[in-house]
Amino acid sequence: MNEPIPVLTLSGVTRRYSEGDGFLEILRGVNGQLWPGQAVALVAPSGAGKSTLLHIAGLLERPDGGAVAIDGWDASGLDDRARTALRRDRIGFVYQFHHLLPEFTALENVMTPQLIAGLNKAEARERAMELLDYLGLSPRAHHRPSELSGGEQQRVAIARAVANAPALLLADEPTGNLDPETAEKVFSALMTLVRATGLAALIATHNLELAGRMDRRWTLRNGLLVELE
Ligand SMILES: Nc1ncnc2c1ncn2[C@@H]1O[C@H](COP(=O)(O)OP(=O)(O)OP(=O)(O)O)[C@@H](O)[C@H]1O
Repeated sequence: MNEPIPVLTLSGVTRRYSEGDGFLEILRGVNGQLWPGQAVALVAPSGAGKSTLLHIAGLLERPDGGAVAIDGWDASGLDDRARTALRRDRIGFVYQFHHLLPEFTALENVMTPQLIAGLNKAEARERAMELLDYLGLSPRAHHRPSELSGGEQQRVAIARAVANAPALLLADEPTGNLDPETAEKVFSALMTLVRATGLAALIATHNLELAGRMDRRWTLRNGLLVELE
């Protein structure tokens, strides 16, 4: 049998920001691996570097040192264009705020990444409807974001993030803006997708109860990644 390949490999990742005359060392050599079908919580105090790590893992930002590999592809040596292609094909993002296009319906929002990736309209529509249906949103498919509840908006954003069947889903406080009941619905939707698709998800959250229900928990301590028991 072939050895499984990690969806995300972080090797000695460092990142620092200039501050006054010196530097703020945020990541000092982060190592970690994420496997298909796993949901991993990233739990750390404010300012510890969670968003920085997600940006680097998502190839939105380059580390100062170390390497990031997606599905076994080392992104370090790639130029910006190749990094963008790798990101578009294999990574989905969910943020605290949904960032849906306000003029588009839920369905059109979910179709957009697939149309950009070159799918024809009928295929994109079919896949988008399937996803919306899966997340319990088919009755809301033709509504614009302003006509949806916060939880529905966020579930549409999740459907959009996985529309191109990425290997890796990165979520930065996806339930941070929601009341507990709605947060529960959105979290369940996320976990259902991870379980059903074999997607790997790295989810930054301050919610320890939700973190406890994921497969693994990572924290950042003094710029290093620590796996919690
Ligand atoms: N572009 C930047 N320039 C300078 N400093 C930055 C920059 N981005 C982040 N920082 C600093 O790096 C540190 C880590 O920021 P980051 O946003 O990664 O933390 P976080 O763990 O996601 O925090 P929160 O939970 O509050 O979102 C913070 O002290 C922040 O001020």
